[in-house]
Amino acid sequence: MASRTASRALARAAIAGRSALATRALGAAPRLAARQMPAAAVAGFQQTRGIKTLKFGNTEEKVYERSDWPKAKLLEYFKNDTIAVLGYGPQGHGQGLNLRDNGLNVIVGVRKDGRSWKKALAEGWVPGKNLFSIEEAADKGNIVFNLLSDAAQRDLWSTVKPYLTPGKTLYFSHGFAITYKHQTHVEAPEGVDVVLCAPKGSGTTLRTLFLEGKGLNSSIAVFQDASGKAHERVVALGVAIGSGYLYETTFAKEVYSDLYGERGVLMGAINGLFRAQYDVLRAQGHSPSEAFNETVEEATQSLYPLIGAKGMDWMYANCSVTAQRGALDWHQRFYDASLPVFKDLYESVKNGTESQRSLDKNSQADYRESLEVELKEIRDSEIWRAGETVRSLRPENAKQ
Ligand SMILES: NC(=O)C1=CN([C@@H]2O[C@H](COP(=O)(O)OP(=O)(O)OC[C@H]3O[C@@H](n4cnc5c(N)ncnc54)[C@H](OP(=O)(O)O)[C@@H]3O)[C@@H](O)[C@H]2O)C=CC1
Ligand SMILES: CC(=O)[C@](C)(O)C(=O)O
Ligand SMILES: [Mg+2]
Ligand SMILES: [Mg+2]
Repeated sequence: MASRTASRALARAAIAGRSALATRALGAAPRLAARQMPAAAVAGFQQTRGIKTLKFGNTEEKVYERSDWPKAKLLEYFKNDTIAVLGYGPQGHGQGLNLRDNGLNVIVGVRKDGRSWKKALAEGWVPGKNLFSIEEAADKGNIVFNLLSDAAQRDLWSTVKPYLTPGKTLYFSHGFAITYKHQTHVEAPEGVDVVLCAPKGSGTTLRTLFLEGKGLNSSIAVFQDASGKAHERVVALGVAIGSGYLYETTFAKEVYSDLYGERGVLMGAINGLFRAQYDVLRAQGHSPSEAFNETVEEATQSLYPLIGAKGMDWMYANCSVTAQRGALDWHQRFYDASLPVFKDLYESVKNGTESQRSLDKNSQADYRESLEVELKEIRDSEIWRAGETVRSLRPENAKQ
């Protein structure tokens, strides 16, 4: 069934005569994802025009797929729309360029002569044509993507809000501004659709996967449906920015899980775990290269890709039985030690402590410089200096 869906999409693509790039971008992922899907899940789905109900463990969830939105249909659907992308950080860049390559009418709005303005210029956006100030873009766009930093979404709300007139769509890639409205003062404007499409990964990956003809999966939600069409619109927008599949969520669920995940295993926890393991090895007299190899290099280059491919048990199964025995025994102690920290973290996200800190810190004039000071500290620490040398010794990186 999945392959029938994919070939239908390809047939439509051929009829529509879309460009090679867009054909790859919009056609390849369903095939790829279907191939990677476990047999039981594929057998279990029902198809109603681009919607699948899949079992995730024992829980059924709906996902939307892009095969229902080939390029010709997207172009027709958005033919009278101007999408204004406010902000040109990783998401503004990834979503803006993907929309542009999909042939939609898209403009960018950023503060003049800032870092983003220069980046947008360098990436082919033209002042007065499709590159404007934030106010001008918000005025011209009837679909307004608020992809400013979360702190700037609060600080510039009074600037953007007057342009969000009834009939427009306000789009976010994070549930932050709306969920923490007691901190951001961002209220859904009357008569405006308020939707969310949050790519589950970096905007840089959204762009590179699009260029490779793949796609990054995203979460979608509707907060306010003024038009009665908000859900359909956000699915179409999710496809247009280069998503593969779209998962349903709510603004609150998206922001709680996202802030939690990035502070946890995705970024914060992994940094802490790597550092603790490395420091003990060094204290026990192991060399920096040995400590780095046994902590980071083997993880990122050998074992974690196996988790990505087929799950934790698959990674275990491809290691020695000595390793399996020990890891199975020790995993519980790590679980027990970290569970209370994860509980604290979730609470800190939910009660607004994390969002408030981010708003306070990232609204200061020198926020980027301060972040860079802390990133430099990481870069200059022994573990990551050792890493730089280890990386240079990957055979593919060796200088001839
Ligand atoms: N990074 C990611 O991959 C992901 C991000 N998101 C969400 O997407 C949204 C955008 O995030 P991301 O792309 O990372 O961007 P950033 O958080 O890095 O924000 C970048 C944009 O905000 C602008 N900005 C910041 N402060 C101001 C200000 N005071 N006045 C005017 N413009 C300002 C910057 O402009 P300038 O260069 O001029 O300072 C830049 O264009 C956020 O809601 C984020 O949580 C969602 C999924 C993943
Ligand atoms: C890339 C992403 O999804 C993050 C980590 O949540 C973010 O950049 O905010
Ligand atoms: Mg995220
Ligand atoms: Mg995030």
